[in-house]
Amino acid sequence: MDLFTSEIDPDHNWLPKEGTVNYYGPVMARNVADAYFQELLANIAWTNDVAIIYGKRIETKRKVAWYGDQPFEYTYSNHTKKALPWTDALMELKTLAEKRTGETYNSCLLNLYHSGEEGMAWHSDAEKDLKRNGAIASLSFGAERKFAFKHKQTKEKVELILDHGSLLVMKGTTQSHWLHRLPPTKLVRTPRINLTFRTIVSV
Ligand SMILES: O=C(O)CCC(=O)C(=O)O
Ligand SMILES: [Fe+2]
Repeated sequence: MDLFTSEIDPDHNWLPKEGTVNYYGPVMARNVADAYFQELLANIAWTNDVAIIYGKRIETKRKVAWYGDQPFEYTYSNHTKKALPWTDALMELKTLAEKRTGETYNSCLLNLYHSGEEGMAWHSDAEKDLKRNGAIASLSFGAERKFAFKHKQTKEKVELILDHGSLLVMKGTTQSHWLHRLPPTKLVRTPRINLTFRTIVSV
């Protein structure tokens, strides 16, 4: 085994059918990823997300932020958020994601998980304002976390670990046929920041 070449194949499709997920592994040096983590932690306009669970408005512990090319509106749980203008760091990361995935994006949803006890439940990213079958690029910083896919009909599962400074792309019919989640875990005690670059279609 050659220890000096990465065994990660970015052309490998992690899904067995009906969608495409490519994992590039770390796409920047570790010290560069460390610097982005600190920059995003300090300079993103983090706010608590809200969810309506059994009719009750709950503030999630996880923090979120929403940025874009234009003040796109993003609606969830009867709550509308307007996209903020890109910061320099976000613009650099958007360009990196676009170059590596060969796609373009016009907005970014950011999530800050303070520890492994915070995660994200099964869902697909198929809001009506998102481009249908548009690629979604996911950059991760900080704690390594497991990421899982589950087929909507067959319940087949696929799991992978998202590393510090890594890039993943979900494209094609992935959101129509697969759910994904970030499982909570007691094994992780440090924070993680995730950025998902998306394409909003203005109506
Ligand atoms: O934190 C992650 O890796 C996934 C986030 C996610 O699925 C989302 O923001 O829609
Ligand atoms: Fe998602």
